[in-house]
Amino acid sequence: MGAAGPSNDVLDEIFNRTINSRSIFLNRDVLRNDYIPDHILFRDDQISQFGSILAPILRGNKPSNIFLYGKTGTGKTVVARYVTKKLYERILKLNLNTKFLYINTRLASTQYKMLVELGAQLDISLPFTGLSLSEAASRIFDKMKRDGINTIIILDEIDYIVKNYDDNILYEFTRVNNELLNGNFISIIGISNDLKFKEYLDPRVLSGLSEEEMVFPPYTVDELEAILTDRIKTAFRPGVVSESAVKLCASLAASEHGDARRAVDLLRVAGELAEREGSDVVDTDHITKASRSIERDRTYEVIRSLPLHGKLILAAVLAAVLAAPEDINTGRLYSNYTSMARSLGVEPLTQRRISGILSELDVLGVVNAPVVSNGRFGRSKRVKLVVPREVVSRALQEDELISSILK
Ligand SMILES: Nc1ncnc2c1ncn2[C@@H]1O[C@H](COP(=O)(O)OP(=O)(O)OP(=O)(O)O)[C@@H](O)[C@H]1O
Repeated sequence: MGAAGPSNDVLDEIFNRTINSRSIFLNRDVLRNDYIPDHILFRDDQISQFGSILAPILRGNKPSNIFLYGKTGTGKTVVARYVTKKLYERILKLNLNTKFLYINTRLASTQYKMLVELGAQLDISLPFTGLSLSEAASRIFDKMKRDGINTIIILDEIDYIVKNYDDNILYEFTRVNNELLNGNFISIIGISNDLKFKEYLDPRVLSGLSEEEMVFPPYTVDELEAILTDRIKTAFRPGVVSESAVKLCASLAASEHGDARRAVDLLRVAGELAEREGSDVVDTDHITKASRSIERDRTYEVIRSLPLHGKLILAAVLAAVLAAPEDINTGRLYSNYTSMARSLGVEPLTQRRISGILSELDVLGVVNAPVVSNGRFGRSKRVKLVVPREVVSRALQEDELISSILK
């Protein structure tokens, strides 16, 4: 029973410390990603432009469909939610039969699940399987017609559904007209952090969807600092977060592009680390540790969600790094990959496709694969793993098939 004693003591100590110490947080929830702050800073122009485009709703008229573009963490979702929340308060006062529906298409994951979720927000339950997409969409339209509802559908991360499937469902929504809806309307607000997303759309869908477009620029370091300082006032007890921690947090979040999501996430994770350590301040050390931990989690998730051949290529990179860390050329990689694929009974992709996947892994920040000239031998890529090996290996181990070939 010796082992039970100390572990009980440790637990008692942790619990007592939590009970007896004051939390450094005033309200941790304001650091969650879905929190809508009272002040949205530096976005007055976008808020008024978006508000003006949607305002016709208050007279019962259909507003234009809109696309909101901008890199991650530039405030697209928070502005969309803030304006639609304010608008909805007016809609309720005016007793209008207008609804806002919100779907994150990546989280919904398939076009059909997207419709099921939309249906649920309109109080109709669609079966989980068995209907064609157009049948499911018409049940939604019928419900709107029957109840005389106007809807504004916000499709967040809209690029996900289009890149992974097609734009049929968007076509259904843009095609639906007055007559079909008995004079009611559907407007679409699409949100995307991929500026090239439009290239994936069929021109008929594109012209219907992007009647208006708004671009959200990245924040500057100073803007991120102001956003953080404002959020800290409600999130933490006074004096907990040091000024240098705020500065570091803002500059790390601005290192790729001014990303407020990264800034707020860093602050939340740093606060949690500080609290767990029993520290009553959040300092630069906590921000640095938080940054490492978030980066690891991000890499892990990116690798875990790669398709099979992406994982296989990464497994081949890993094997090559272990054999000769300094010299991974595409030739070596391709032969590693081919033998791994064959050992799993999977048909290997062509070298050209592999090269494309390596470029994608480069964009994702997992490998560095610049094209280098080999003189008369032509061009090839020299590949480097730019994330910790152990994170790659851990993420690949999660895939049952891949783990069977990892040593
Ligand atoms: N101008 C701002 N003022 C205050 N907080 C902001 C501002 N812009 C963004 N934030 C905060 O940053 C986080 C990310 O913002 P948001 O979700 O709107 O980004 P996004 O552009 O939609 O990013 P993604 O494309 O990744 O979904 C949220 O916590 C949000 O509250």
